[in-house]
Amino acid sequence: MDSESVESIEMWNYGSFDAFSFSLAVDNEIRSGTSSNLGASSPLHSFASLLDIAIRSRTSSNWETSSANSYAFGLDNAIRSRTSSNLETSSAYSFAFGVDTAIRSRTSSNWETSSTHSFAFEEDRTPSNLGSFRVPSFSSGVDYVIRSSSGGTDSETSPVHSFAFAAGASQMAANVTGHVAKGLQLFSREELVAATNNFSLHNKIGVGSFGVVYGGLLVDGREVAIKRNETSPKMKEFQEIVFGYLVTFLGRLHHEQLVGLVGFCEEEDEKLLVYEYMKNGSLYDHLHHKGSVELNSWKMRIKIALDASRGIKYLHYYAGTNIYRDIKSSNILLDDTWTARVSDFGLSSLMKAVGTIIDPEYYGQYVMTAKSEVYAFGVVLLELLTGKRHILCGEDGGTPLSVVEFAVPPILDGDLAKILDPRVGAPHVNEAKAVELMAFTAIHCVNLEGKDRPSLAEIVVNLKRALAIICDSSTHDSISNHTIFDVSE
Ligand SMILES: Nc1ncnc2c1ncn2[C@@H]1O[C@H](COP(=O)(O)OP(=O)(O)OP(=O)(O)O)[C@@H](O)[C@H]1O
Repeated sequence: MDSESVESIEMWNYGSFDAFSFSLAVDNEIRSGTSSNLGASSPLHSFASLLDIAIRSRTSSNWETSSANSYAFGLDNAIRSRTSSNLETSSAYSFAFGVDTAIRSRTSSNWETSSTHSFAFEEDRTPSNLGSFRVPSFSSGVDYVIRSSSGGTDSETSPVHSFAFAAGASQMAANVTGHVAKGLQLFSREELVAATNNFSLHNKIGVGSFGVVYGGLLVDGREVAIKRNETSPKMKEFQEIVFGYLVTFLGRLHHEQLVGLVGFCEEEDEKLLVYEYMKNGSLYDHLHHKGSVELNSWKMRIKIALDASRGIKYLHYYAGTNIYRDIKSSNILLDDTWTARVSDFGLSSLMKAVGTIIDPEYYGQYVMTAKSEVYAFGVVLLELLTGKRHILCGEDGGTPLSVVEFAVPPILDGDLAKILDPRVGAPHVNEAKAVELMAFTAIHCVNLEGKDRPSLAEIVVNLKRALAIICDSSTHDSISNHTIFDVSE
């Protein structure tokens, strides 16, 4: 990976203990004592489950062909071992827990009566009987607590020889306090009521899939955006999963081009997520509702595209390749310096994860890949170039047209001027090359076949070049050099 992609995220302290096994996080990263990668170079003996239910071991990316002696559970609650997809009939000596928190072993479906040699955690996190078991390995709980036969409840002090951690997000939410991503603040409901003037209509700034979004002012003077869960029972499961996932995992991701999660509040049925406030709202609103003058510059539009691509690229490398973002102009927010930042990362894939539990068919039919993200980002680039929405109403009430259908043919015909947003105007001679580069990047992103689309790294490189061209050409230009903030690598 190039230098752009090596911005750090916090790890799970595994470095301080000599695990022979590894953990795989919801971010799809696999880690061991000696490696952050499951690949052949890692001396792993155990494995963990993936959000996608695949099970992998040291020598294989597939459980069936693996020589692992342990196993993990899937989001679907099924328990699998090397020789079986069902624990009861399995010869596994280890076990896993299910999203239902039931604990099962080789000989029993109940921990208390089990003669298993391995163990799992208990929902109440009491490791009471742990010491009396001869467990050579263990599994962590949805609460991130790691336990071993001779250790306590803390991975730092535990002489564990193997471990795993699961992504049972809905239960994470239940026991989240104390196990959240470092740095996240726990708010009381009272504090957030005060910050939003009791969730007044006046403070309402939007509505999304998680619920209503309020602008708020914390007592320390920080402006925040607060997402409050809807109370309908239908939404409950989704929200619990999203909530647990965000506060335990996504809260660890930090990048200048992501909208940061500041903290959360969980009291009774109320779940609130507190984000950094993006003063200038969404790119979608500026392009399609407000027609803001700040965006009437090609330099600004290329800069926004570059910022967003960097955020997505970071997520792509650090949030895992099977967690797909909901890339659209309404999820690209602009802060007070007009720097674009990606929000809602991971939410759309989580909705599909919930879909997996409810309807496995859904998963099979709606396969997203990294290249789907690239396509979606190509659509955002075309929106920036044309000022048109993703779907355009047909002329005189005719058939609706996608921005891809609208823009790609003229770009390919060398008639870029025909589709450029007239609000920005024709690019100056020196700007034309940069806009052209962005346009060609966009049409490659929306290529029909994923294999023909560029990688996120390539997109970032192109947009960087486009910005450099335009900056060079406008050193004498009074507008933009002062208003655009480039984020250093
Ligand atoms: N951190 C934030 N700062 C400022 N405004 C925000 C912030 N987060 C969200 N908003 C505003 O609230 C609106 C709703 O946001 P939210 O992320 O909940 O849903 P969405 O992205 O529009 O839809 P979906 O959840 O379906 O993707 C956004 O369009 C934006 O205008």
